[in-house]
Amino acid sequence: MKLIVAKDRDNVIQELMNIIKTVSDESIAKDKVFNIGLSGGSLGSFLATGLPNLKTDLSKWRLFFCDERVVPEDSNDSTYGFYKTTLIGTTNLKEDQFVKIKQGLSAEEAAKDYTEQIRKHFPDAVIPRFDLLLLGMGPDGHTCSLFPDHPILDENDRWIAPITDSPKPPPSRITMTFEIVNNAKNCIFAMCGKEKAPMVKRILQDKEDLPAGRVKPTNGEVYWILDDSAAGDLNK
Ligand SMILES: O=C1O[C@H](COP(=O)(O)O)[C@@H](O)[C@H](O)[C@H]1O
Repeated sequence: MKLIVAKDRDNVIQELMNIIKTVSDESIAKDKVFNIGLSGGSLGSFLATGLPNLKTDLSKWRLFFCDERVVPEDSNDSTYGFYKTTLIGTTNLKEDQFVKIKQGLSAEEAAKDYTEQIRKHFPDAVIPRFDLLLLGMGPDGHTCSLFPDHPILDENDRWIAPITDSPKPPPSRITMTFEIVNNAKNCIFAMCGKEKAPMVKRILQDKEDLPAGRVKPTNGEVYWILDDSAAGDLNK
């Protein structure tokens, strides 16, 4: 695990962009494509600020969702909807580079359909191996839509699982499971603010078994990028 503590939000974004650029350039040089998974929430605002200035070949990016809310694309709750309005036009990313959930399906159907969409992009994989997953963590320790004490945490038959009782609204979502998350080459948590500090301590210092703490890629790297406030409860 690599821990990076940065002064403030701008510095968190800079550290995040540095790692994204390195992994993107390496992946494109090796595979001619960069497979990245996006989360929603505050991570989205970091990308909206940082990606328009990132110097890498965005035309080679394929963007997936670590989790997505099962809502119309024009809903304020849609993670794709957020990226559509903040990244298309401000960057060279095009709509067809985003692998989106199909509209008009139940969570169960959307999870199955999204699994098949992913399979098409990783045709030979036993489990897809993403170059990079960008993750957030809620104050309860959830990441993706993997919530504490939820049976979905033990899902190991599916790459993508539905959830219809998310404790955080909206209730209906799909999410990558740990099967796929922990097969990634790189995962980055990025977060700011003192409201994250108690959970950061419980996970990174006290090693409590909470969803974000279960992100441990078996053959990859996990980064935690925190601002001073989010790192504030860690022992110096
Ligand atoms: O609901 C969600 O929450 C988490 C954490 O969001 P944050 O705003 O506290 O950073 C996010 O990572 C996830 O993608 C999203 O669906």
